[in-house]
Amino acid sequence: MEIGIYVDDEAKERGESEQTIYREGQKHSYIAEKVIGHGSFGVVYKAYESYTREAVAIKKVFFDERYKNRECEIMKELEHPNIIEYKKSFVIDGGTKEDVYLNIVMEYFPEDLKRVMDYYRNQGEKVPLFMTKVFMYQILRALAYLHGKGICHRDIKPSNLLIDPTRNIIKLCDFGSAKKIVPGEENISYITSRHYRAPELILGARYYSHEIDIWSAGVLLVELINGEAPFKGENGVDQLIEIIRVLGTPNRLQLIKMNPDFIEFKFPQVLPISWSYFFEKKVPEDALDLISNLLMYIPSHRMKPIEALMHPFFDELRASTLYSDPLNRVPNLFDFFKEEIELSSVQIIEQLVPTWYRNEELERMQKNKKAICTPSRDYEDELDKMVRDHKKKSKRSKAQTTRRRGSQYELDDQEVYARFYDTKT
Ligand SMILES: Nc1ncnc2c1ncn2[C@@H]1O[C@H](COP(=O)(O)OP(=O)(O)OP(=O)(O)O)[C@@H](O)[C@H]1O
Repeated sequence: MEIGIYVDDEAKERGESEQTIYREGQKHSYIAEKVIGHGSFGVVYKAYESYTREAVAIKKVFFDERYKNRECEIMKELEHPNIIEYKKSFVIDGGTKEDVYLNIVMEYFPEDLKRVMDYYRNQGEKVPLFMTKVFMYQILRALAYLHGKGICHRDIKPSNLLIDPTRNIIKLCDFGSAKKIVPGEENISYITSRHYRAPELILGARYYSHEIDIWSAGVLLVELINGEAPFKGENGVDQLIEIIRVLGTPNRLQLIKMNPDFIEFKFPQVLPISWSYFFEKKVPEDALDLISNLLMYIPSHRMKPIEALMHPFFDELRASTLYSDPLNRVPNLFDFFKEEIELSSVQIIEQLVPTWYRNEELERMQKNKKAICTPSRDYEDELDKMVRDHKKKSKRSKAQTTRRRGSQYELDDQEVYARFYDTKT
């Protein structure tokens, strides 16, 4: 089934219309292979581009021309190894007001965390602790980046975390609930899937912030370790009761911090239980510590994503030996963008990016520099490619690449420092 024909920028420049492209053999259309998701807002297809044969995912949602589609606008802004890549979008107008759809084209990822957890559950097993670390680390990285941009995802849950199992890469998708949070501006509180919903949302808070995503991440961590979400209420109030069963009854201060407008309500008086009693099996101390720092009633007390990344729970992922064996299938966890670490001190960055990785990066940069010191025609193309790649990277790090007269390029010696240290202390 053909989903739609789009006119790409080059075709537009050539003055081609959708019709001419269509007549030219549907060069630029997307062919749907199957439906891969039925969400509350639309349908998601696995499709491929008829010309390049590239596999993509296309999310089709109703479109109202009077408004910008927030999901699409947010996705356009994002570029991160742990966030699904936006490719383009196009509108298909069926002729009537009710028949106008926006198609958001994204990179396709074959698995999601829900299916991975179901797989282990069906085998009567839990996701291995090492994999839990690899996944959680990347989820927290995505959150650090998003929150650094002021964006709150508001629907963190296993089915919105897509996985490439060949490299254990995890990417956040579904920005249909995401929003730029502006302090002092109201937000709706009926948001986030129930089992992952932060207590302040259940209490009806409207001036919440990014910490609601941290709560969901904490729930995910428990679910990965235990095989089941920790709080599984059957409705909003029941959800809060489930939380209270573990964290105890919130005191007055905690209630005010979650929602200052909260109207008095009688809660059952329950004492908190320690997370170590919550799990059936013995769980490492560092995991318990991280969980209790993420799942806190007072939103501002929850660990920030960047702090969570530094937690000893993830120390194992910083060992160089892990990366020398490809069978470990660990993706690069240290290629931080400026937005992720902008507000972090040098000490934090030094802890997040291990010395061995920094040294390797330095070495690599030095090698590149040496290679381009004596330019010859032979590797002109190579140089161009290198500079193009480098520019792409520095678009993220905003480090400087200088082009000299002739064919000589010089990479700024300080680039690697700029990438890691050009931050506020
Ligand atoms: N880029 C993608 N690659 C592969 N699968 C995807 C992709 N994007 C979405 N999906 C699948 O489609 C499902 C629904 O997508 P999405 O969550 O964006 O839609 P939704 O309408 O907001 O759904 P929901 O109401 O469940 O939140 C996802 O859970 C995922 O399984």
